[in-house]
Amino acid sequence: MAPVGNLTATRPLQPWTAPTATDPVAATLRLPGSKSLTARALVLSALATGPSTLAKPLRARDTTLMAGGLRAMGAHMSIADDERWLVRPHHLAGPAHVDVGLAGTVMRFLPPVAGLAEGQVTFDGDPHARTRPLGPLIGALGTLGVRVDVTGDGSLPLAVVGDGRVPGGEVVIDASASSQLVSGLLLAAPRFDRGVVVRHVGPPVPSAPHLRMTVQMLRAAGAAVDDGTPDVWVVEPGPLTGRGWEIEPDLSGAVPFFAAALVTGGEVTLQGWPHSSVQPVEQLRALLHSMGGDVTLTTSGLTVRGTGTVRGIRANLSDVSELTPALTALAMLADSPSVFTGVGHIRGHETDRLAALAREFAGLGADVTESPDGLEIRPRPLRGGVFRTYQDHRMAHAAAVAGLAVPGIELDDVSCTSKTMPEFPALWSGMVTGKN
Ligand SMILES: O=C(O)C1=C[C@@H](OP(=O)(O)O)[C@@H](O)[C@H](O)C1
Ligand SMILES: C=C(OP(=O)(O)O)C(=O)O
Repeated sequence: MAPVGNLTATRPLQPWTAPTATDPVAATLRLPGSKSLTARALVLSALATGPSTLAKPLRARDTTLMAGGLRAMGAHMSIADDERWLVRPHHLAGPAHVDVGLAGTVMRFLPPVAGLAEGQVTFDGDPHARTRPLGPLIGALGTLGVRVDVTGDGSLPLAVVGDGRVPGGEVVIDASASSQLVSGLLLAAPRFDRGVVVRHVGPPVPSAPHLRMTVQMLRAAGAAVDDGTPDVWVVEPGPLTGRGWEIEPDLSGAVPFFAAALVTGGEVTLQGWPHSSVQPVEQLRALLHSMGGDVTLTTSGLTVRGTGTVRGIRANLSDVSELTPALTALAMLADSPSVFTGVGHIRGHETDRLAALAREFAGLGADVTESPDGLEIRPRPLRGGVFRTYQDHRMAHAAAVAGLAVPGIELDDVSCTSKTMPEFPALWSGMVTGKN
């Protein structure tokens, strides 16, 4: 595996003072590829009948762990070139070990793949990964004919003991804790003997756009998928074809930069944005618009302009739950209160994000309350101070956004941004100082 900088769980803490903006930002950025697109493209490529390429993939901790996990099971991965990764499918077999790090994608997408391998594949990750929801996937795999040995309490560590084939069939799952529990089953399902029928029963599945992305990418790889009935997904058995995947820039990673345009009354353009995207750009456009920004797609890219006044909003963030930290920081700097709902499940993300956001912003003087499924924010002046990131890249994004307007916000550790964007601190400082 090509070195990717300091991406291990044992990386030393890297304190960082969030830079304050003295002028409106004016930046044109080329940001790394989407984590979610890269993860899916890697899995589908490893399960295909022929080779695939990924153009402009994301090189970050989560995606190198995904490539490493697939490689451990036998797939051939050439990922030294930043612009183009090559995946050659190969017979999948254990014994193998998959380090999931803290990546939800790796811990939910690869156990179903391991069911297709011959032999034992063990899974474990960072200490906090052991607390992230996995039980419904383990149960579903059992129903579909995959042996999963679990030593913990419905979570990591676990071992999948495969015999090279998965019977598949119908399964009922409560995926309210994470859309990834469904995506993981669907991505491997074309290779199951009978495909899969996944039926969700329970509170709403969050992050619906990520499920649409899974379905679109499966279809692009040649799978027959029916998602016409709400909460039911049918994947027919059949071959997946190798292909060239064009990875779009990461929209979620771009959001803190866009937020900077709103906070400072500046303008940020994300270069290389496609005319048609599988990421939830319309939902983001509506949210940023209601918070006082203007989002346009031009020949130079996706541009966000701000006025310097941020408006508070009331919004259900279920579709874009991973944006909650950056939007919370924006809401802290708004001219009126905000109420965010629909994101109870982010208590099971890299950290309990609702608790962590409430605690850390309260430490800077904020008036914020947690609800079971969201946050209520009543803006008032913040002060500098220590902001703990809990190994969560998006906590670092939130602190960076607030730091634009509040001098002296000291992150205990910014190295957590290596999960999805190792270059975040440099890109961010470059944007604020105008050196991008
Ligand atoms: O499938 C994916 O690529 C993702 C799905 C979402 O997970 P949840 O449904 O757990 O929110 C999202 O938050 C995560 O960052 C990426
Ligand atoms: C929730 C996130 O990641 P994961 O894929 O690890 O769930 C995220 O990136 O915000």
